Amino acid sequence: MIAVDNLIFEYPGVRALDRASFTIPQGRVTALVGPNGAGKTTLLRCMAALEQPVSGRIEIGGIDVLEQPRACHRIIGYLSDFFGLYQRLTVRQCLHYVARAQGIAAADCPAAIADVARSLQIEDRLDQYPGELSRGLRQRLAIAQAIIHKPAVVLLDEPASGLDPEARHQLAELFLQLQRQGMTLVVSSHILAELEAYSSDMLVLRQGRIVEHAALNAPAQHKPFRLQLAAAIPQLADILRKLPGLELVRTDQDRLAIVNLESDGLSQHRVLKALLDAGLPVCEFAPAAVNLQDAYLQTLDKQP
Ligand SMILES: Nc1ncnc2c1ncn2[C@@H]1O[C@H](COP(=O)(O)OP(=O)(O)OP(=O)(O)O)[C@@H](O)[C@H]1O
Repeated sequence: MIAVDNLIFEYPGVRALDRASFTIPQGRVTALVGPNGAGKTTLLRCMAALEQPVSGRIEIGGIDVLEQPRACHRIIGYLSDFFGLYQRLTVRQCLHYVARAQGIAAADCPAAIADVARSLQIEDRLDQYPGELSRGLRQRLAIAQAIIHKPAVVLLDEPASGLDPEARHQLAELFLQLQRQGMTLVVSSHILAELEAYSSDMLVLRQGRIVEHAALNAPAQHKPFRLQLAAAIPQLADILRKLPGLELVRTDQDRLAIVNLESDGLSQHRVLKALLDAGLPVCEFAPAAVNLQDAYLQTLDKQP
């Protein structure tokens, strides 16, 4: 659905994207993460056909974004990190304006507005002005504007900033609902715990380069397990590498290890028995929660 190839973008004196390449299949929700200044906003703006890179290619839904930016705008929805709203229009008028600009027929606008207002839970605000809304409600209006034309791809730059925990939870539910409708989402945020609630993949940018692109919840033939020992065993990693039925992910201080196991109970029993037979003083052996924060921190560990 999205293919980015060798993208280079430069501001005067700053290379913001450095040969970024990746592909995202349809229906995925990709968390775009990275430190401040990594290039996340620049990448999203290039994908939304709002910036012209120095070189490279971007294809979204079969459309060459750089050659056909207007066609691209029809099939994507984009929420900027600093968005503006029309202060003199009511919420309903804001949505109507955007709907018409996106090519929705006038007769179809009331239904489209009702539909998106229900999804964002702003149905009771349609006759208010943006200036009368709280920050969170304005954010929801901006998201409603971005998706009113039911785009195939939605690009969201820090969509949850300023939202309270309940609104964030509702936003996560909305993203999952959009995914179920077949949309492909790319969402940048610094709040990893929030991205985790709905992301299927993680794309890590650092200094303009893609340093990791991983599935977060790949179909689980393998399950990460956490192994804790009552006492440190030197060469724990070497011992684990030699045991059958497990794949070592990492060890910590010769007392803790994360290993991947087959997901069926019998295989897990065999591995536990092998660990005990090898003389390891196992005191904990349980499924490990590998969360987005862990995965992100691991990618930073890997970098020079
Ligand atoms: N208009 C601009 N002019 C010059 N340099 C810019 C401009 N916008 C961004 N940059 C630089 O480009 C690099 C990438 O910035 P970008 O905003 O894309 O990063 P980001 O990952 O979105 O950061 P943050 O997490 O802080 O929002 C940074 O070094 C930034 O200083």
